[in-house]
Amino acid sequence: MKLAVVGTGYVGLVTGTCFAETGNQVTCVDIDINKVERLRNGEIPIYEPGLDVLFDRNVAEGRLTFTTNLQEGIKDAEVIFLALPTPPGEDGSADLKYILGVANDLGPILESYAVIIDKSTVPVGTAEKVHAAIAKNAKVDFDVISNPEFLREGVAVEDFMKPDRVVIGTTSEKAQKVMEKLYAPLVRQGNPIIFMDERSAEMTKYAANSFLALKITFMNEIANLCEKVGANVDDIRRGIGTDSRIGKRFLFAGIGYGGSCFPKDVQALAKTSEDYGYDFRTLKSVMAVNDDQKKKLIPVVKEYFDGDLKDKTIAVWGLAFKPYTDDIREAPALENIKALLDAGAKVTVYDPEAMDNVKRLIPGITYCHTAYAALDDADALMIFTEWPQFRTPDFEKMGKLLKEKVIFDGRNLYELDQMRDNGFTYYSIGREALNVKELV
Ligand SMILES: NC(=O)c1ccc[n+]([C@@H]2O[C@H](COP(=O)([O-])OP(=O)(O)OC[C@H]3O[C@@H](n4cnc5c(N)ncnc54)[C@H](O)[C@@H]3O)[C@@H](O)[C@H]2O)c1
Ligand SMILES: O=c1ccn([C@@H]2O[C@H](COP(=O)(O)OP(=O)(O)O[C@H]3O[C@H](CO)[C@@H](O)[C@H](O)[C@H]3O)[C@@H](O)[C@H]2O)c(=O)[nH]1
Repeated sequence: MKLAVVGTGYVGLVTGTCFAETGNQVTCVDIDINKVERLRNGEIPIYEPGLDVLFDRNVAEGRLTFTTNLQEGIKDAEVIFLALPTPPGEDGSADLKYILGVANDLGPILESYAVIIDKSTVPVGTAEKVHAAIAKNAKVDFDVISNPEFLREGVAVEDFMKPDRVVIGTTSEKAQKVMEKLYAPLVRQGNPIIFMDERSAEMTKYAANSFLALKITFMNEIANLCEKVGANVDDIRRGIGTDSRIGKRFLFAGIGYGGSCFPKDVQALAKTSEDYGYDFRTLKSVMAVNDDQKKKLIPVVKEYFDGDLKDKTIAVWGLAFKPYTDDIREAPALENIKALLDAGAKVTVYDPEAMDNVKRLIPGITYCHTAYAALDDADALMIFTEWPQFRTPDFEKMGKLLKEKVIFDGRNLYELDQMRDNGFTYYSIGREALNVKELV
C-alpha cells in the first residue's frame, strides 16, 4: 500500500518506519526543513531504542522517504496519517491548529480516494472537524477516521509492532477494509482490532491515558499516607498488584508522572468535561495531586540543610521524564532543578541521553560526562529518572565523592537496608517517614 505520514515526531516517525517494515511504501512529510534534511541523511532526530535498525533498512530498501512538500508526499497515497502535535492551548484544551491547518491544505490536493487518519491524540468531535475542513475544497471521495496511538516512548517500536489492541473509529465500510489490510501484519498474534465510531475512539485514547495517570496518582497518595502511618508502598504494590483485577503495571509510586502525553491529555479531558457541563472530580484531583507530588522532595532537601541551600551543590541523576528516552517534556527533574536554583543552590547533572535537550532550556548548571562526575564535591544527590545504570552503583565510590552521604530518591531505586548498610541517609517515596529530624 502507499502511505503518507504527515508529521515526523515520535509518533509519525515510528508509524512511518513500522509500516515501511511491513512492506508499505511510505512518504513522511514535515514542515521542519532541518528535520527532513537530517532524516534524508540517515539521522534519526529522537532517541528511541530499536528504531535505527528498522529505519536504516527501510530507507536503504527505498520504502521510506522524506519530503517537506505535502502535495508530493500524499501523491497516490491510499492512506494519510496525521501525526501532528496537539499541545495544550491556553485554556487546557488540545490545540487543533496543526491538524486543521493540514486538513485545510489537503482538500484541494487530494487526487483520488484516501483514508485520512487522525493518529494524534484529539478531542471528541475532531474527525468531524477534519472532515469538514477537507470537504470544503475536495474534488474526490475520502474518509476521515480516528486511530489513536498507544505506544510508549522508550519501547515505541515494540508497542507499535505488537500492539495490545488497535482501536479504529469509523463508520465507513470502505475505510474499515483498508485498515484491516494495513494492520493485518501487526495483529497476527491475535490481539484485536477494535472497531467503533469516531467519537468513541477519540474518547478511548483520553480514557486510557487518564486512567493510567489516575492509577499512578492513587499509588502516589498511598505512598504519601504510608510515610505517615509507617507502612512501605513497595509492599502495598506487591500486595495489591498480584490481584489480577488490579494488575501489576503502573503502580510505581514516585515523583509524579510527566512526559508529553499524560499531563496534557488529563488536562484536555478535564476541559472537554467542562465544555460539556460535567464536573469530572477524579480528574481534577489527579492533576492537583500530581502537581504537588512533583515538588515533594524540595522541602525535604531544604529541611535537611536547615532551610538554607545557598552555597550547597546538589547533584542530579536523571533529566528525561522516564528512562530510554531523551524526551524532557514535563519531566519532574526540570521543575526541581529550577526550585533548587531559586533557593540558591548550585546544580550538577548527569543523564545518559537528555542533557543536550536541557542545555537549551536551563543555563547555569554543570553538565557532567558521567554519573560519578556529577557527585564530585556535591553536598547531596537527587534522583529523578530510573535509568538502569543508576540501579547498581558503586556506593563506596559515591560516598567518597559526595561531601555528605545523603540521597533524595524520587524513583525508589534502592533498598532501605542496603542504604543503611552503606551508611547513607536515604529519602525515598512512601517507604518510611520523610520527617528529616526524625531520620537524621
Ligand atoms: N509522543 C508519544 O509518545 C505519543 C504517543 C501516542 C500519541 N501521541 C500523540 O501524537 C501526536 C504527535 O505527538 P509527537 O510526540 O509525535 O509530536 P512531536 O511534537 O514530537 O512531532 C510533531 C511533528 O509534526 C511536525 N509538524 C508540525 N506542523 C506540521 C505541518 N503543518 N506539516 C507537517 N508537519 C508538521 C513537527 O515539525 C514535528 O516534527 C500528539 O497528538 C500526541 O499527543 C504521542
Ligand atoms: O508505575 C508508573 C508508571 C509510569 N510512571 C510515570 O508516568 C509517566 C508516563 O510513563 P509512560 O506511560 O511509560 O510513558 P509515555 O511514553 O508518556 O506513554 C504514555 O503516553 C503515551 C502518549 O499518549 C501513550 O501512547 C502510552 O500508552 C502511555 O503509557 C512517566 O513520567 C513515568 O515516570 C510512574 O510514575 N509510575
